[in-house]
Amino acid sequence: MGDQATPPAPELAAMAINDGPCLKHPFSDRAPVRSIVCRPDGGAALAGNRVRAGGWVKTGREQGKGSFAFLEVNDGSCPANLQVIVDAGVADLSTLVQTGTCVLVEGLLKMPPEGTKQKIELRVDKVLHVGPTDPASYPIPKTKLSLEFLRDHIHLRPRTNTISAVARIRNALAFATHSFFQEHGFLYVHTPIITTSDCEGAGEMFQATTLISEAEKLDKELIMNPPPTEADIEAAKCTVGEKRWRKEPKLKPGIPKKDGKIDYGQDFFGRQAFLTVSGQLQVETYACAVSSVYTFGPTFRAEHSHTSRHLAEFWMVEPEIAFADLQDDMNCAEAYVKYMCQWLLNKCFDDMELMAKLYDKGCIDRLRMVSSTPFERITYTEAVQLLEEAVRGGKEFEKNVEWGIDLASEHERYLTEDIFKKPVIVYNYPKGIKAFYMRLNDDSKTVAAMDILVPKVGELIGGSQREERYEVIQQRIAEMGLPLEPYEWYLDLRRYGTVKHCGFGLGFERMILFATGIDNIRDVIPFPRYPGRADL
Ligand SMILES: NC(=O)C[C@H](N)C(=O)O
Repeated sequence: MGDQATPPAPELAAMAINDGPCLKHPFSDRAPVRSIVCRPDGGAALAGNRVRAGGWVKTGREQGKGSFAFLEVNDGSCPANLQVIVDAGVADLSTLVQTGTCVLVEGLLKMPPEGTKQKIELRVDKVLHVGPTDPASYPIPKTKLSLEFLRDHIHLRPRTNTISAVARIRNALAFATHSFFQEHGFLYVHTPIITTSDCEGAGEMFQATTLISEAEKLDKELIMNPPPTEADIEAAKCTVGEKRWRKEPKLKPGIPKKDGKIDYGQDFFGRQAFLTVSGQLQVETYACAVSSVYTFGPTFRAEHSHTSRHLAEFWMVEPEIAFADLQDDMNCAEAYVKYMCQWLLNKCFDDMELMAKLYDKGCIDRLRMVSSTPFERITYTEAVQLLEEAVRGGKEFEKNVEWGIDLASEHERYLTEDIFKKPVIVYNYPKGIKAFYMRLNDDSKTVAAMDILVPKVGELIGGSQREERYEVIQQRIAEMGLPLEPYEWYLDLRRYGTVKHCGFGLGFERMILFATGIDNIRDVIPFPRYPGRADL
């Protein structure tokens, strides 16, 4: 055995004996063991073991005049590749060495001679599977490819170092999210994807429509046109029609639109339904019953935004806390962001090093800074004053700064990157630019809202104390020109057993942008959806 300083992973520990059985997948006799080199010792402690390894060839070459092949194989468990050596007698080396080839092999793990810089390598004596790749047409060669180019190969891009590292970072942040809220006693609630409520009241919702067949359309047309009376049939003498009219209607009547045609989108649910823009309103129903809750799922916005910070489908983490106010909301949000940063430093350091090398030298220092430095807290009014001062000092912004504006990304970044150089929580925004559910402050001009702005990204979190006073919220809905009827159930939470409560939403992809330093949000979600694009 090699260096014993680092113990093998638990699933391997029981089997890590010289000449012992082959190390394989914990649940399959056929599948390979993962994470061989993903250890602080680079897998040295596993030397001397037989293992079954598998993955996709990153680079390969024939050496020693074709007597053996040297492959770097990656299985996605970490950025490091396993070095694999296959002798000519074991397999046809020419297919093995092509980038993109899938291999499943078995052999002995060996440490290179002491004093050399080489890493542990696998000496293969059995090749169990080869999934060949035609190098002439394979679109992901070993040269560095731009993230933009990779967006045109969404199905193959997880094979690259960057996208697989982002997938691991994303996975880690999702785990950290559940860990944080579960540790603090929050209940995970699954809010609906299809909804009839517009949470933000901004009308940026995708309609949930149904696809119906021609036959169903025919049925619906018949349903909408009432069956004829005996007299009608006599008058029309229409035998074809008679036959059709006798069909049993299968579906409930659709709701006719004003022009008399059926809106098939409304028909399935009996009313207009949409893809959710936020799970907040629904999760509030649980907060107002079981106190501390969170939801974490996909949300959708039909905005025609072509920026590097917007997606039509993105994931949001939305906690909601009963009996708590805006200060508590800020405390929770700050603790959560810090927790995620620390989690990445502890669990994803090798992936973060890759990000630092490829995209943003400062990303690791940023995580350290955020996890250990208190966030700045300023009111919206103070933020505007600071920006106005900057303008007086010669700073130019595209959007004019004055009290009442919605802060643009350039303002948000200026506050965090130039003035405070750390995350900033801006709170108490003008009511005119915020949603109806935010609690009106005593000045009647501002609401108890807060945004967390971070360097690189701008707004990472948006949250508020919710308006718990029945009369006030009713008035706010009316003031904003929203219909009352769809929010009646929401008003019930205030009619019956109302309670002070607050919550926020964290844009999950923005957190990944912030952590990795990657510039475009389309590169941190596996299947990006944005105007003009929905591949796969
Ligand atoms: N849960 C939240 O407070 C997030 C908020 N509804 C938003 O979409 O911005």
